[in-house]
Amino acid sequence: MTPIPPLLVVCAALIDADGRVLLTRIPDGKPYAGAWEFPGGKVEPGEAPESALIRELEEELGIATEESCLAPLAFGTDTSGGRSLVLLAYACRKWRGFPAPREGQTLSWTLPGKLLGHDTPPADKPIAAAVRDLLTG
Ligand SMILES: Nc1nc2c([nH]c(=O)n2[C@H]2C[C@H](O)[C@@H](COP(=O)(O)OP(=O)(O)OP(=O)(O)O)O2)c(=O)[nH]1
Repeated sequence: MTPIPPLLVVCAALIDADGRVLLTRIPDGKPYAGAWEFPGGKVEPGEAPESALIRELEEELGIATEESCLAPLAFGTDTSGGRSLVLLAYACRKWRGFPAPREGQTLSWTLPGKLLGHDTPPADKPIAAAVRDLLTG
């Protein structure tokens, strides 16, 4: 049997001028519905992680950023489902445009001290802790 590689997903901690971080609510019908996640999505075959994240931010939020504005920050894993998942997180402080929910998502600009109080998927927990430490440490 051919082993299935983990699903590779990228996300961004978008940090605004007030030091708040953008979370989006996972819609009904998706795994972990109602929990909060960082904007991002799956890396397509042959796609670089940073390119995938730039594409997802444009698709989901209508903002434009570039590779030099994406700082690798942390990663998380989720082995609870059928296929394991690796989530790579980048910190991003510079983008063009105003993040708006292009796909009907609910957005929440969250203070770093409140990040760990949000219900998040398992892969997001070490990332939320790293973002909090980055902004409050
Ligand atoms: N975007 C995002 N996905 C996350 C996070 N944490 C986490 O476990 N995931 C999981 C949920 C999904 O199983 C997977 C990403 O799926 P997705 O539906 O957001 O990806 P996508 O935009 O490429 O989806 P699609 O075009 O196939 O609908 O990663 C997170 O913080 N952000």
